[in-house]
Amino acid sequence: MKPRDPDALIARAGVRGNPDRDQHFLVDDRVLDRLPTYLTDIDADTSHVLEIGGGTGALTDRLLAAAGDGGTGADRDEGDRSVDGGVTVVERDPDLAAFLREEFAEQIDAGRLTVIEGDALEVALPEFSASVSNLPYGVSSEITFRLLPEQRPLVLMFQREFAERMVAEPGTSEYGRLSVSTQHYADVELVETVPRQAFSPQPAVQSAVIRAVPAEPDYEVDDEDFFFRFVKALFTQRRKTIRNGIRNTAHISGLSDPEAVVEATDEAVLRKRPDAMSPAAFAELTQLALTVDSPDGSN
Ligand SMILES: C[S@@+](CC[C@H](N)C(=O)[O-])C[C@H]1O[C@@H](n2cnc3c(N)ncnc32)[C@H](O)[C@@H]1O
Repeated sequence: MKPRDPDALIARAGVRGNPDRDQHFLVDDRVLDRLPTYLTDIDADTSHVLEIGGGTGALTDRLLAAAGDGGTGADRDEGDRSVDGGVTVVERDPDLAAFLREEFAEQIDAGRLTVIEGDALEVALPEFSASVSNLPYGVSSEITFRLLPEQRPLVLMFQREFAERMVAEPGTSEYGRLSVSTQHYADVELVETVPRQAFSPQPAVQSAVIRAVPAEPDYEVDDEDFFFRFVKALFTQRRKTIRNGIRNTAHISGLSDPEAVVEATDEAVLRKRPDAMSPAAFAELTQLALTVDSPDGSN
């Protein structure tokens, strides 16, 4: 079946995207058509696709075409938000959620689509096998770190600069805390950049699509919370050496005896700056810190 026309959907919804509510609707058919293929290209399980921020449903429509056949949903317990096969879309704007329910009434009745009206940061998310979303940029980071620990393939649209920081390698100016925390959960690649003209209304900056495939890191950390806190702390002192970073940021990392950690660490590591440290090098430093200190987790 021919996909729904994005401009016609916007006209039928009778809305204009409101940038203050992170509403930039995709209107470029080629981009819309490509997004699900970033999942199917890797043979990802598309039986239960989660979309955050449905808008007027142009992407929802493509995801329904790509997602599993689904059951009737009739035997679902009340309050059970799982989908038997199909798409779940979360949309915060009540008018858009109402439009999605009307526009896709047939698919909802067939148990292939569930519309959850609410804030993606607060609602209970259903079980999902993969997510494809053109994220609300104002909360893209928070949403991403809700999705990444679920260990499912993700195809997500971000502001380009943010996407570049997610995939950045050590030794580059984009590499930072966001790169380490993203790559802790997944192998990530930037699969396409998207011009402003692909959206209505146009955002101020370019966008980019990331594909994240869940992967175990090639290192171990015994205390993940401390690992993330330590990395965050050290990157607040991006231009300082690791030696000074450890000393200056105990109020963030929670280290009670930073000097003991400095003493136990190799001189070659202490001389580095955070952007030269691979995720595995941060993990090694974390493990060392945990053996000589008992970081306070209250920060
Ligand atoms: C960038 S638009 C994408 C819309 C549509 N998927 C498309 O590609 O055209 C983001 C959508 O997320 C919705 N939104 C904004 N903040 C949200 C939140 N916290 N939770 C759920 N949806 C949100 C907006 O109303 C908007 O419809």
